[in-house]
Amino acid sequence: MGGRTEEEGSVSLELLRLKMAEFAEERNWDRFHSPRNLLLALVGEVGELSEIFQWKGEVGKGLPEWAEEEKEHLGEELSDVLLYLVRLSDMCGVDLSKAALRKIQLNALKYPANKSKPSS
Ligand SMILES: Nc1ccn([C@H]2C[C@H](O)[C@@H](COP(=O)(O)OP(=O)(O)OP(=O)(O)O)O2)c(=O)n1
Repeated sequence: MGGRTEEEGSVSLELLRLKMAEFAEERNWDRFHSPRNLLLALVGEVGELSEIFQWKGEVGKGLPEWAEEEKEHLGEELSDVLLYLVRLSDMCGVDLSKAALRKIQLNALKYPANKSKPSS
């Protein structure tokens, strides 16, 4: 009870990509999932995510003060953003896993670890 399924423990961007493709195909929504439409949907969901934090002031890491329902809502909006991002990447022909790993490498080159330590 309340345990994680295998799928939850091994979720990948590729799995999410496949599930979004299946979701769209089953509803004949491929025609709506153009890059521009998906980008606008993504931005809309980022707005909904921002609303959750709006006017609250700074919140502690882990959100210790938040009710379970608020955290559940947060999880839903974070997921909407992720799912539209995955679908947008797919519809643009971008391999997001590969692109993200490459970007992390580029970030490390741009910001070398020994030069980024806060000075005392
Ligand atoms: N044309 C669509 C519409 C929805 N979705 C999927 C992706 C998102 O995960 C979620 C978004 O659904 P809603 O537009 O209903 O947005 P919310 O779930 O945020 O509902 P609401 O805006 O009422 O809070 O559904 C999709 O793939 N393609």
